Amino acid sequence: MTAPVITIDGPSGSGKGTLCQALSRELGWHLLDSGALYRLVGLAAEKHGVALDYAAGLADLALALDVAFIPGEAGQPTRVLLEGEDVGVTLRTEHTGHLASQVAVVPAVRDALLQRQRDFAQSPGLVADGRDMGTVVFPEAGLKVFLTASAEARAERRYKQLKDKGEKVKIGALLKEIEARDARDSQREVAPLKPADGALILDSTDLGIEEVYQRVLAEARARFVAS
Ligand SMILES: Nc1ncnc2c1ncn2[C@@H]1O[C@H](COP(=O)(O)OP(=O)(O)OP(=O)(O)O)[C@@H](O)[C@H]1O
Ligand SMILES: Nc1ccn([C@H]2C[C@H](O)[C@@H](COP(=O)(O)O)O2)c(=O)n1
Repeated sequence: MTAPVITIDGPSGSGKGTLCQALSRELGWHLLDSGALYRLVGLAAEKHGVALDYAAGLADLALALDVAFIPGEAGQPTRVLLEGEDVGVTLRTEHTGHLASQVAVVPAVRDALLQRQRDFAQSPGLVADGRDMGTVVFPEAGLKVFLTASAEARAERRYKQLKDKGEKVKIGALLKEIEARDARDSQREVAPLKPADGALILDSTDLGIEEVYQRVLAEARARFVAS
């Protein structure tokens, strides 16, 4: 691994994506949204009618995943194309998150995505967002963070986020889904969600976005920016 890497792992809704975007923008580093890759495999499986328990079929899809991330114009989100089709909206739905969490338990899928993820580590540096960035994909990263928050706080954040998008959701159902996803992500046999050795553990239940960002940015500057 030649380029410096910051890994941010943690459960759904802990604020990883928000933090990683802000860090990569500030540092001018590349960004890996590894959850998006698992979401894309889930979407590809649905599109091609591959059963979520057919490991070999899912691994083939993951290896051949035809995806393009096209940076948006100023202030616009990155466009994501799956087999040439813009899937930006579908990618972030709870349904797709549920598909992703199921394909992510398949070891062959994780193996198929490993090198694709490592290839993101390019100069001047990489901020990697996921569940196993510090434990499996980039165990040698110079800064590893495990960002967490209570399931209730995460359900409330997700509720607000989806409501703002005009989606009709019930907070009780979101809490159940988050707890089920936590259980699946942390109890699976391969690359379970857990803090990496040496990770900085941050509980954001009572911390605002800016506070989390400033703490991690200070740690990154201390480790990567020569004094
Ligand atoms: N510290 C915080 N306090 C309050 N709200 C937050 C905090 N961090 C993030 N949020 C909000 O919570 C929501 C979920 O954040 P985000 O998408 O970054 O989480 P995530 O960990 O990347 O989730 P997932 O793994 O499911 O993609 C967003 O609406 C975000 O603005
Ligand atoms: N490194 C990763 C990233 C994601 N996953 C799985 C587990 C999640 O439930 C699902 C969706 O992730 P999100 O986009 O919500 O961050 O993908 C994983 O197993 N390993």
